[in-house]
Amino acid sequence: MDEQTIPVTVLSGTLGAGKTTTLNHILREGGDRDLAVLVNDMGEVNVDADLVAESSDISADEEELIELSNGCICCELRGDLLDAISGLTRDQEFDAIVVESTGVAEPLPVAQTLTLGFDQSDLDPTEFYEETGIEPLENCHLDTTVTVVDAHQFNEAMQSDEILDDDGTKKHLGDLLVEQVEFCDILLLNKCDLVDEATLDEIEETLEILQPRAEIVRTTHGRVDVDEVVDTGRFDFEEASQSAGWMQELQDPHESAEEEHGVTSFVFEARRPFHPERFAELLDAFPENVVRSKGHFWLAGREEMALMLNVAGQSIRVAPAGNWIATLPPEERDEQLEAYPELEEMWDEQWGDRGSQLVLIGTEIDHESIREHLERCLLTDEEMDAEWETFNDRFPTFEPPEDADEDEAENPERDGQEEIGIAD
Ligand SMILES: Nc1nc2c(ncn2[C@@H]2O[C@H](COP(=O)(O)OP(=O)(O)OP(=O)(O)O)[C@@H](O)[C@H]2O)c(=O)[nH]1
Repeated sequence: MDEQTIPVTVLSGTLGAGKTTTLNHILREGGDRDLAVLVNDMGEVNVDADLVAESSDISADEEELIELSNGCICCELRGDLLDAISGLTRDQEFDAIVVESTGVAEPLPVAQTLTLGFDQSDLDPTEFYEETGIEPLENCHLDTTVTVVDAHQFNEAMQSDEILDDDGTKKHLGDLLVEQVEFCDILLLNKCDLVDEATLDEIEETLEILQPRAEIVRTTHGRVDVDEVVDTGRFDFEEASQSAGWMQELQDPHESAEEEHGVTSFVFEARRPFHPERFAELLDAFPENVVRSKGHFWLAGREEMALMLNVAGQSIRVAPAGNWIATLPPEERDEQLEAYPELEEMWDEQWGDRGSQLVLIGTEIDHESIREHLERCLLTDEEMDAEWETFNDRFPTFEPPEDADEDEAENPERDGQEEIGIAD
């Protein structure tokens, strides 16, 4: 990354968390920095852009403020986002650019668009440039991703079954909140004036376990030290996309020690498949205090493909997680085994790599009881000898991707992630 290029900060956060308030604070307190801002609103009228223009001396007339409305920069406006930044920086020098996402935007695709557009990613951007028709922008770099969390609404949002609409894509509020927390460099725990100290401590514990890498700063009315969020050099795509607590936990499974407010995590592992009926029943009545669960699992009768469980608050999604290595032709399988010694270690003579590994994160969760419940969903000895195809299976079915590699290169995290709630 060229340090001379313009640093770009992206502000994310659910509706009303305080993004515009924070942006205005940055503009007011930014000192002699020459800042440009880009505001994305979903509605036809760009309310946030008007608010920014009203309460700062920045203006759309002087082209320091770009409004992107009628769409979302994490979906169909990805090309427009880069076009706008390109337009902004063509004739004018800025010290930094701040992008305010909509409340329904996921930070990962926005960051991906920017790192590709700024030619700051290891991914091959050729297809991306062809698709968007834009030229790589060499004068900017993605510098900091900030997620603003509403302390006052946090617990309620995690438990909410509210469904939001992001340009036709339905998202659970809790799910979106978790995605925003899991992908960022710095978390602003905002609206601290509305919440007591003990609740703040508890939320902070949850945030730390969901996102161990990000710095957490408590704010009121978005009043953060501008140096913490602008031109910080914090962003790294690889690190950011690997930093979620559940990923760290899978890479290094351990029982986390209980903190004051009882937020803990653990990993459940099994080498037998889940019974589809019993596992679906368990998900229907999933313990409410599990705020996050993610990982792959083996469902009896699905010997081709691993499935991915994605629980965030009240949202429970199941998606394909790719074919088991055991299904590959012998030559390819051996290549994989050679490349990954840990795979060789866990390889089962009969079932290969099939098995389940799930991370569970929650407040005052009873590890032993949850473990027992999960174990009861595994096939019994008798069921292991039965015809697995006869089990009642109401999990969704998935077609194998035509070219898994290509799909993955395009969007590693959301590969095949349709909104599939089996429990709602
Ligand atoms: N009490 C209190 N109110 C706040 C704080 N931060 C923001 N607000 C208020 O919360 C409301 C929403 O703030 P915004 O900054 O517009 O939130 P946003 O995230 O930009 O909202 P959207 O653009 O709709 O997604 C406004 O009325 C703010 O004045 C805070 O720390 N404490």
